[in-house]
Amino acid sequence: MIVTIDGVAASGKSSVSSGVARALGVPYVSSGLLYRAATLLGLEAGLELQNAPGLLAYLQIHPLRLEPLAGGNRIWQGERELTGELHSTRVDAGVSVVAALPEVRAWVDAQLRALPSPFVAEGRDMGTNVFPHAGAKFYLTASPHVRAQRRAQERPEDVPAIEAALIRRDALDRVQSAPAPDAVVIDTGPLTLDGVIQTILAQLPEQQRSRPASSV
Ligand SMILES: Nc1ncnc2c1ncn2[C@@H]1O[C@H](COP(=O)(O)OP(=O)(O)OP(=O)(O)O)[C@@H](O)[C@H]1O
Ligand SMILES: Nc1ccn([C@@H]2O[C@H](COP(=O)(O)O)[C@@H](O)[C@H]2O)c(=O)n1
Repeated sequence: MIVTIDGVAASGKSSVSSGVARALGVPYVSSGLLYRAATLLGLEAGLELQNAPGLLAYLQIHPLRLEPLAGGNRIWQGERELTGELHSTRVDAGVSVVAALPEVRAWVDAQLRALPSPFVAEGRDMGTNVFPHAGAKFYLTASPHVRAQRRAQERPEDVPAIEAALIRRDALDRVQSAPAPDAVVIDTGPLTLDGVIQTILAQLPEQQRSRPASSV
């Protein structure tokens, strides 16, 4: 079974997906990491981020490998691990431009659809576009201020600067970020991280919840 967890920026998608995946004993798949890695490589190669043919040609010569685990996803270009470089302010600022390119979206979607299930998939369009037949779909929200306060624990910028950047990214991502009609929408604002994870687990079909946890 595939479980999709979509939502706005910094709504808790990866933390929640990791917790749900651990409880189910399956990996989770971070689609955003592929967009982030394409952005980082485009910036490093000095490419215009709107240059889809240039970016795709570069990615074909230097392919990326996503390693989906329950505890956290890792992404590699050959022997080089990119994971730790993907959550910078520079990548945050450019990634929505890259993610708006239909050719890049098709490249990401093909990689995701090639992965063996079961898994938890998180992103923006997992439930609407990439895995429309997923067995359970969730969509996380929270106010920009709450999200900025949480993110400020992880970044050097202050809350107003983070909040402004989140609002900008939400606006740029709006097209691909609508919840699926059959998704359960969860406002994570009043909930703890574990509260969100338990809310999702409680809504999964019984046979899915009782899977034994493995070492993924
Ligand atoms: N319900 C919650 N209560 C408190 N903190 C939370 C909650 N959910 C997530 N967080 C914290 O908020 C921060 C952002 O969460 P996370 O990185 O999982 O979001 P995301 O949606 O994957 O972000 P992005 O869209 O930028 O990749 C993390 O520090 C995480 O621990
Ligand atoms: N399914 C997705 C996932 C991500 N994006 C774009 O990537 C950016 C980074 O994603 P995070 O999940 O790490 O925030 C995001 O801002 C989108 O531009 C996407 O379009 N579709």
